[in-house]
Amino acid sequence: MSVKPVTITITGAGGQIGYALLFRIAAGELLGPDTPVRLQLLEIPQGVRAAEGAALELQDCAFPLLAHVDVHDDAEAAFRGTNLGLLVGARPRTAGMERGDLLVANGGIFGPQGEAINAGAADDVRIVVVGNPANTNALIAAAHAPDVPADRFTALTRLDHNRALGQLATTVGTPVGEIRDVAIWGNHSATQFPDVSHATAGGQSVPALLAARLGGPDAAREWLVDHFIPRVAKRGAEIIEVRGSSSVASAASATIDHVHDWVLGTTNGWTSAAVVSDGSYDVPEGIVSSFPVESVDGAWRIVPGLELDAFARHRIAVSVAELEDERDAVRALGLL
Ligand SMILES: NC(=O)c1ccc[n+]([C@@H]2O[C@H](COP(=O)([O-])OP(=O)(O)OC[C@H]3O[C@@H](n4cnc5c(N)ncnc54)[C@H](O)[C@@H]3O)[C@@H](O)[C@H]2O)c1
Ligand SMILES: O=C(O)C[C@H](O)C(=O)O
Repeated sequence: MSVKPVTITITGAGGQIGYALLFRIAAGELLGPDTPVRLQLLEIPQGVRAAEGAALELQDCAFPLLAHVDVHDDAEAAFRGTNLGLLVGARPRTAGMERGDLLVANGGIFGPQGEAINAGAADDVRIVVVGNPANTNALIAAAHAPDVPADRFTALTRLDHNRALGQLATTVGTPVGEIRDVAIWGNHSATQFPDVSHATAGGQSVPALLAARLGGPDAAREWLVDHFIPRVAKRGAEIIEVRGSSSVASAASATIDHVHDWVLGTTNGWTSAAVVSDGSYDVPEGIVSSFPVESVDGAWRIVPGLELDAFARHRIAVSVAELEDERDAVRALGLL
C-alpha cells in the first residue's frame, strides 16, 4: 500500500452499531476503494472483549484496505493521531424513552472524549456523533475541544434524511436515487422538521407530485403533516417497538453516508447533517442543529437562501427551542 492510511477512531466499537460499521469501513465503503484505513477502537472495560472479538474477525476478513486495528479503553490513546472520529459509544434508549432522556446517562461521555480529541487528534480531524442525544453530545464534545475548529464537530441526522427519502419514494413512486433536496432541520428527535418543500423527484416538484397522487394540494399537505413528518420523526421509536431494540444497520449505513459525503463531496443535491450553527435561518449561533448541507472542498456548507414559509419557520423554531433546552440542561449538569 503506497497511500498513507487514514486513521479512524470508532467509539462503542464493541456494541451493535460498531459491529455493523467496522466491516463496511474496512471494505472501503467509507472512503472509497483506494484509501487504506487504520482503525482505533474505543470501548469501556466491559466492552473491550467484544471489540477485541470484532478485531479478530476483521483480521479474518483479510480486507486489502485494512492497515491495522487497535483496541483501547483509554480515550487519549484511541484519539491520538485520528483523522476521523465516529462517536457511537453511548447507551441506546429503550421503549417509552425519548432520546433527550439519555442526556444524564450519556452526556458525561462526550466531555472527556472532546478533551482527548483536543489533545491528540490530527489537524484535519472530523467528528460525527451518533450516540444520543446526538446534537447535544456533539455540542459537549466541541466545547471541550477549543483548539479544534467548531465546524469539525457534527451529529448524525442522515438517518432521518434517508428515512424521509424512503417514505417519499414509496408514496411518490420514484426510486430514492431520483429524489433530491429533502432537508431535515433541527434536533435528531421527535421535534425535527423533515422538509420536502424544495424537493424534486425525477426533476419534478415533490409537493406537486404528491398533490397529483393524493388528490390535490390539501390532501398532499394533510399527508405531509399527519403522516410523513411524524413517521420520519418518530421512526426510531417505531423501530424500537417493532424490532425490540434501536436501529443498528440503518444507523451504521447513515453514518457511512455522512462521512463519505463529507470527505468525498455530495453528488446528488443536498443532504442533511447537524452542524454548529453560524446563525443561518435564525438558528442561534453555536447550537448543533440539522440543516440542508452540501459538502464543498471537504467542508459542510449550509445551503443558503432557501425560502421558508410560516409553517416551516414555526417547526424549525420548536426544534431549536428543544435544542436550547438541552443545552441549558447540560450546562446545569456542569457538562458544558
Ligand atoms: N443519531 C442516530 O441516528 C442514531 C441511530 C441509532 C442509534 N443511535 C445511538 O447510538 C448509540 C449506540 O447504539 P448501539 O445500538 O450501538 O448501542 P450498544 O449498547 O449496542 O453499544 C454501545 C457501546 O458503547 C460502549 N460505550 C459506552 N460508553 C462508552 C464510552 N465512554 N466510550 C466508549 N464506548 C462506550 C458500550 O460498552 C457498548 O458496547 C446509542 O446512544 C443510540 O441511541 C443514534
Ligand atoms: O431512536 C433511537 O433511540 C435510536 C436512533 O436515534 C434512531 O433514530 O433510530
